[in-house]
Amino acid sequence: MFSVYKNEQEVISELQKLIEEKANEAIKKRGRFFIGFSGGSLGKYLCKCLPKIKTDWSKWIVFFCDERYVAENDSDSTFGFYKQNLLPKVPLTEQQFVTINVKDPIEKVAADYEKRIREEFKMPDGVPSFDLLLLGIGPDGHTASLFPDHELLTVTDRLIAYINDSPKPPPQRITMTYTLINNARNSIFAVPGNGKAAIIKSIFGDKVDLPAGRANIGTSLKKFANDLGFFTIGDMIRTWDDFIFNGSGIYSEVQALELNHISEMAKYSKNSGSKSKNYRGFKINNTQWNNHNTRRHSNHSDIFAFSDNFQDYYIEFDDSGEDKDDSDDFIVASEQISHVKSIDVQIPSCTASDSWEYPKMMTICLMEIVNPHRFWFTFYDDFKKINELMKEMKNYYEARDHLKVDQKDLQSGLHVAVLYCSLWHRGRILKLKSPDIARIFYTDFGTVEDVPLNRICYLMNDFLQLPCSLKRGVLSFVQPTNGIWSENAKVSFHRCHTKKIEVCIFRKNPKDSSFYMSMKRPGRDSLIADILIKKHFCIYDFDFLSKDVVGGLTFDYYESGNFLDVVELMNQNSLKSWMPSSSQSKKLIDNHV
Ligand SMILES: O=C(O)[C@H](O)[C@@H](O)[C@H](O)[C@H](O)COP(=O)(O)O
Repeated sequence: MFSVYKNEQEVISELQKLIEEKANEAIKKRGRFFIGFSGGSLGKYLCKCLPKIKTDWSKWIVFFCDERYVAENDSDSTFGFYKQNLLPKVPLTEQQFVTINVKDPIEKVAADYEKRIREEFKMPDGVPSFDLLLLGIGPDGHTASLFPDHELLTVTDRLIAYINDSPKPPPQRITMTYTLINNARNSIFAVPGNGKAAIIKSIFGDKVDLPAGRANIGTSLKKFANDLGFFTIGDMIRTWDDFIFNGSGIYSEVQALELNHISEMAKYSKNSGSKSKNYRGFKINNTQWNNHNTRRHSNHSDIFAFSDNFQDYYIEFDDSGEDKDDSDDFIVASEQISHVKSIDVQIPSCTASDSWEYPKMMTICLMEIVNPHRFWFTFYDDFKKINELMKEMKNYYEARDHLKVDQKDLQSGLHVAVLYCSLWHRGRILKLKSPDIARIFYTDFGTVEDVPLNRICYLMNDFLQLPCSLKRGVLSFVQPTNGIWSENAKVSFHRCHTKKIEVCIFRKNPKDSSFYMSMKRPGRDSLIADILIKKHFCIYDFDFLSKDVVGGLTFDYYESGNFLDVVELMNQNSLKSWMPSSSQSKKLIDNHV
């Protein structure tokens, strides 16, 4: 059986169940339980799950799938790790572990280990079958101490080999060979965390021939995996074009019970051996999966896909095709990359400017402009970080369907990812305009817009990390002619800008945290204020810095998005006659459409 777990806890409890099942099955059938431990992060899992197992520990004998050629008290010793971290927790004795004696040369250690295995299995020749091997997969695709492109991969005449040039320190180890590994009744790969996603994909998605892929997953699963067009954790599983069971005797009819959000069911029929079986491939455009129960045929594999909102997961299949009692077991733990679902989650704000002294020369980027006294900007260095973040978001959301925000999760205050002009932005829901339209404040740009649901996705937690560097800006030393900025003034102010603008910030208004600044025309020495004055959009106000900008709507008001409601009212024919039509209100509309 093959399961996907969203977190370590589930992996540990599943490992516990599996190992307990295999141990008690072996003890019942053969009176002993032969198990092989690996080192690495697997050890952490075993030390957590084994103490919970109910078994006759006296029947266990523990070997090592590989062991480092170091003294037991060396921090690299795998036995040393288990002696320190497991023995105190389980009723196993040290004597039940088959360890190595590093006083001997490594060649002798390997030969003696093999001899010991044969003695314990009472098999002077042939290939013993371990009841269970617990294997890890290294970032390079190695397992045990079988490393890529190493000559040990082709060793078939021995059960145990040694290596002096392990790419993973320490360099000297002994290891089970495939001869022994692939004759195990069961093997479990416990591959925790997203860090292993790339290697899992290489082995099973991209068909790269790596050591772990050769270890005991059975030819049918390997061929089976090769035919599956699935993707790795980082890319999310998006579509399964179809299940092509390539005549390896495995076929499966996925009887999808209550599968939600299936965008496409396609029927395929394909000769599988002598039988022609109908089976279905399907695209799933959402993680809201239910269990897919499969009807078992003889010579059949079980297919399980778990949902529970796994945002990142890895699905694998087993190869119980031969219907043998013991199937290869795979466990892949994937930390769930969680997405923002709660309005309590906030994006940290940038506090760098809190300690500034003024006046301060800076380079800024203008983000959103209402008028010269109401604009949003970010410092140029922060703008570069926002660009980087948006590139990451683009990669992550490029096939975003499965991450669309569920209507039930839509609520004001929720941080989301929003598609705008084919770029993904961070946004915060201000309010719901309708069941499938949300009013969004673009966190890094200051824009407010009503957005349809199909452009809104869950924001991945990682994308929260970058503090929000958006700031409020006020052009200093000018007051608008007639007290309100005209549309032309806004256009002219807008035109003065390119991405990078040199400014001198004179003060920060504590009342609304806006920065009062003078701005230079990009690439020129002329001031933007001078340009606006020359065009009669405003007049000089030399007393500007001693007062707070008054008049017009506040930054908070704009950021609340309520002005859009007013604009809507003004634009509704039926209500036009009820809305003030003075030039002031007209300019208000002009400033916001
Ligand atoms: O002693 C060892 O090094 C292990 O037996 C080795 O095969 C390990 O299982 C993999 O390297 C994965 O290790 P991690 O899970 O720590 O990456």
